[in-house]
Parts: sequence; C-alpha cells; structure tokens
Amino acid sequence: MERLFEEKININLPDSDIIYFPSFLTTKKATHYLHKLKDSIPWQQDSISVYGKTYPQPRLTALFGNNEKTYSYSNIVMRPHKFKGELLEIKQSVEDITETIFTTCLLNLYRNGKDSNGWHSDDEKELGYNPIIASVSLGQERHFHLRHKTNPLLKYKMVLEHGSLLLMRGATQHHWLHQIPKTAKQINERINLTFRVIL
Ligand SMILES: O=C(O)CCC(=O)C(=O)O
Ligand SMILES: [Fe+2]
Repeated sequence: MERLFEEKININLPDSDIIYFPSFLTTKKATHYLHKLKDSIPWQQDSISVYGKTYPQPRLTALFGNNEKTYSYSNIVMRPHKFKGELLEIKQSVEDITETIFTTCLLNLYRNGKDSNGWHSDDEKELGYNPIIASVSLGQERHFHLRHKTNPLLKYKMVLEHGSLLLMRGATQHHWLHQIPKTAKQINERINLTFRVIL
C-alpha cells in the first residue's frame, strides 16, 4: 500500500520547530525522481576554504532559483539554474504541503558513505530571520544528526528515508546545528533537495 501525506511527526526538541513527513512522496515517485535528477542535474564539485586551506567538498551540489540571486556559504558563491521538469514538480508538491513559496533549491548528491555534510546551521543572511528549510530525501537512507549550539546534553539522531520531507522552521537554525555524517558502510547514492526562501 502506498501512503501519501499521511504521517506527520513532530520532532519535539527545545528551541526548534521540526516536522518530519516520512512518506511525503510514494516510493515509486521518489525512485522516479531519484533517477531523473541524477541524470539531468548539472552536478558540480566545489572547493571549500577552511582556515585558508582548500578542499573539494565531500559531495556534489547544484543550485536552482526563481531569480538571479546568488547563494554563498563557506566561501562558495553559487549561481542558480532555472527550475524545470521534475524539479519544478517536486517544488510544487513541497509548496502545497508547506503552504510556502520557495525561491531556491540547493541539491546535494552523496555518492557513497564517504560523502557527507559537516556540522552547520542554515543561517546565511540571505535566508532572513527564522528561515524555513524544506528538505526532501531520495535514495539511500542516511543518518541526520542535530546538536544544540549551547546545551551539550541536547542532541538527536534520525534517519532520513527515501521520499521523506523534513521541515525546519522557527528558531531551529539559531539554536541547532545539523550534519549528515560519513559512514564506513557500502551504501548507495542519495539525493537531497533543500528548498529555501532567499529574500
Ligand atoms: O542532506 C541533507 O539531508 C542535509 C543537507 C543540508 O543540511 C544542507 O544542504 O544545508
Ligand atoms: Fe543544512
């Protein structure tokens, strides 16, 4: 049986507003999108500077946007491509369920367990105060870790499933960091789409 839009899980953590929809997309649709996006997105690998040294980012990325506005983080400036096809379809489904119009989507392709996304908050100033981030997962399940910025006792681990949507809103980015850790397991690839509003 395919479930759609059914389950809505509140991740009850202090100083945050996080909702998880495990079956945002049907398995069939999610698999279709995974393959289409893998082949059609102009994936790039940027270098990041950390304390004056440069490293290739441990994943591939792409930026899509409604406007020409660039998005910058970790010394990378990304220029947006135009939304179309499957990506536009997913954007519309995300907008329906979140009742939010998004301007921008940052895509991540994690090729295997060595690819990752280090501890960070999505708090770039282009995103404004209390940004809403809608994060769609396709393909390989990966662990998602959350850690409170000032209270070391507050941490949380969850799995982001194929076809799921994770919504982070309110004060979440002010108080929490998140990451996708590496894993030594032999795993398949995963695509993540984070929809954002750039003001
Ligand atoms: O891959 C994910 O689920 C997280 C991606 C992320 O945190 C980001 O792109 O800012
Ligand atoms: Fe993030």
